Parts: sequence; structure tokens; C-alpha cells
Amino acid sequence: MNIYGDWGNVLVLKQRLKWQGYNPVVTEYNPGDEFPSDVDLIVGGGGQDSGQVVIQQDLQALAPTLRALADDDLPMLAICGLYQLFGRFFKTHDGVLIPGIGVLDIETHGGPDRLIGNVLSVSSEFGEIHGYENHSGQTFLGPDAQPLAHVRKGEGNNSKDDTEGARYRNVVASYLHGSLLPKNPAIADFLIEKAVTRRYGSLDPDPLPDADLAGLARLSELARKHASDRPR
Ligand SMILES: NC(=O)CC[C@H](N)C(=O)O
Repeated sequence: MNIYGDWGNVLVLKQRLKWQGYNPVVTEYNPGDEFPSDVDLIVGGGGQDSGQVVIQQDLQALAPTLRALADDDLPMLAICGLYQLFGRFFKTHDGVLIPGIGVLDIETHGGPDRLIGNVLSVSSEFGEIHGYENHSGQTFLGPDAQPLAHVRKGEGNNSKDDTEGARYRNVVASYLHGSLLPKNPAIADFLIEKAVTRRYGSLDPDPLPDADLAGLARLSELARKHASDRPR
């Protein structure tokens, strides 16, 4: 799935890998496709309730593979609608029960109101995380799920606690679109580091000239600043 610019996450991972001297190959996956036998990183976006219903059967068929890969420390990024389906289930506001794949110990209940707006959250791993949320689902973490971050502005997982997203091994899950990674390169670099070290044993980036590095850091800083100045 892909909504509110989530494809930007793929572009960021691709570009940052290229800057580090790697040659990433992106394989798009749609329901019914053959699942690639050899993957280093899985990225999935959000979707409307109807889109989640469309993919559910295929996702269930992939569940054992995805659970095994997550347990084998494959890095994954799951945003919003896919984040919900990485959990136990999403029960929509209309009462439709969409089963999840149980990578994450979470459950999601659709509410009458949508949680919409810019979000600022803080994570001990990644610092400040900026993004945009738009969901009816209220997600609650079970004892085996860790939150990705704690919300300072906005709603996050639900309107009751201040958690946002979830973490499991090298799986990063978040409600935040925008897309997430251009404004939060620390998460992109975490996923890249895990993918590359899992395959090659170590990350050995080509050094970028200082001027390029400074320019790149300035761009993502500008994006973060712009996001943080936006009203909710
Ligand atoms: N932005 C999304 O991916 C929405 C997810 C889900 N359909 C919800 O509304 O909660």
C-alpha cells in the first residue's frame, strides 16, 4: 500500500544507499506476485480501510514468511495501514475485522473520529520524529510491543496514551506519513545499517565529500524545521 506520499520512503532509502556506494534494487510487490526469494529490507505504506481489505488475503498467505524474516532480524518499515496489519487485527469503525499477521503485539480499533494532523514525537533511539497522521484506527500496544516514540504534539497510536508506532527487533512501525524518512534520516540510516550488516557483515560506506555531506544534512534539517513549524 502507498498513501500520503509513503513511496518517498523508498526513494530516500534508495538515494541514501547510492550515496554510500551501494546499488539498491527495488522490487515492487502487489497481491498475487511471487514474493522475492532474497530481500534485504521491506517497506510498506498506509492505505484506506478498503485497501486493507483488498490486500488482507495475500498478506495472510505471506504471514509465516514475514514473521520468520522479522524474527531473523530483517529490517522492515511499516506505515499506518500496514503497521495496523502487522499487529493482531484491525477492527474498522464499520465493524469489519481485518486480521493482522502478528509480527507486532498490537491491536487496532477503528473509532468514530479520524486523528489528523502534524505530529512531533520523541524516541530514545532516533531523537525527534516528525510526520503527519491521518487514521481512524486507535492502536494499543500489548506487553510484548515497545513504542517507537512518545508524542509531544498530535495523537499517535491512539487518543489515550502518548505512544507512537512500535518497535520489534529491526521492525520499525509508525503512523507517520509525509513521507516519514526524508524528515527523519536517522530512521533511514538505521534500516540501511541493519540491511547492509545483515547481508555483508559490516557497513562500509563510500565517504562523501564534506561539502556534499553538509548540503545533505542541511536539506533534511530544513525539512525537519519546516515540519516542526507547522501548526497541528
Ligand atoms: N493512513 C492510513 O493508512 C489509514 C489506515 C486505516 N485505514 C485507518 O484509517 O486507520
